[in-house]
Amino acid sequence: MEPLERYRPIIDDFEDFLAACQRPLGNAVRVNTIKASVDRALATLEAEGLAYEQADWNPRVLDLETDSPGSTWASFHGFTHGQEEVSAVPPVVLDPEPGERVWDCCAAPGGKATQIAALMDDRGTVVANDNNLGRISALRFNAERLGATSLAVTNADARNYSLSRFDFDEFDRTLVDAPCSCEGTIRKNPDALDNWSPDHISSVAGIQKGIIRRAIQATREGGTVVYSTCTFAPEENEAVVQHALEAEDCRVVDFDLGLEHAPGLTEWDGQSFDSSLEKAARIYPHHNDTGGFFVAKLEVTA
Ligand SMILES: C[S@@+](CC[C@H](N)C(=O)[O-])C[C@H]1O[C@@H](n2cnc3c(N)ncnc32)[C@H](O)[C@@H]1O
Repeated sequence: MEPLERYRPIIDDFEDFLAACQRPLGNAVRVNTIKASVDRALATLEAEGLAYEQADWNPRVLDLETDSPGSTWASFHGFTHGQEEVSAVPPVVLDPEPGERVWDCCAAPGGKATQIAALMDDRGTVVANDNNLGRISALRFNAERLGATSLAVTNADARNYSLSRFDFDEFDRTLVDAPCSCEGTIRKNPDALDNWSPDHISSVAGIQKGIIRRAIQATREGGTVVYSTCTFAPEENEAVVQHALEAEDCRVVDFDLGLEHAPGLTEWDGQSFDSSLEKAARIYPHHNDTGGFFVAKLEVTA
């Protein structure tokens, strides 16, 4: 927990935050509405005698009372997919519509890409990209299991992603669920902080800046880019969005989350950020008994 001490000045109820970080996380699943309505998925779980609780902010997200959410009949049928509650937030903020072209530029193993396809009623195009070939097989497997036929998989570095392979030259919406230092996954993975170092944070922040810039360039004017990480580090969150504001044509916009959260920061370690960063959301484990996440929504401007 030592690395998290650096956040004491910016997190209210810091002792509650630390205590929450040490509690193991329950098992959450998302109802895959490509294959089943919420009612049908719930009925299948009930028939198996499994207790669940629907998230207040999203009835498709369930806290499931089982140690093996991937071994239920509902999962076997593709009606549910194991996905942390807070991990279901970015696609909801992205708010894709059926028929659109959406790029999930860091997509493996596909929890959010398949959620995006479901939010679009599996109509349109979801380009799910990842630079890690090993993780691509899990992405393909999940897309097939969940019946996401609108999803195309590519394997490339998002920082210099070429659209020449497509018959269109920009996306309507893009999700950057960036590689990060994963501090916010500590409840699921108690070893998450073992390799923590300032050098790692600054190296991954460099990658994040390259990815968010390409995401904005590849999205049409008036389109949406959502930037998310599962870390608390401002260097990987507000500082990355600040870099995008300075380097590309975009602005930070509001969104209604329905989940308790803190606003994004306007300063950290001597660096000031644009006041619009307050529209971003910092979701801490003690807020809603979830993992930690950062989400910012950008509109691409002229
Ligand atoms: C947080 S994970 C994505 C999780 C995924 N969005 C989901 O919901 O299942 C970040 C991903 O970014 C990928 N990645 C790292 N660097 C990348 C790059 N330069 N271009 C594309 N993908 C990258 C990693 O392989 C990893 O799968």
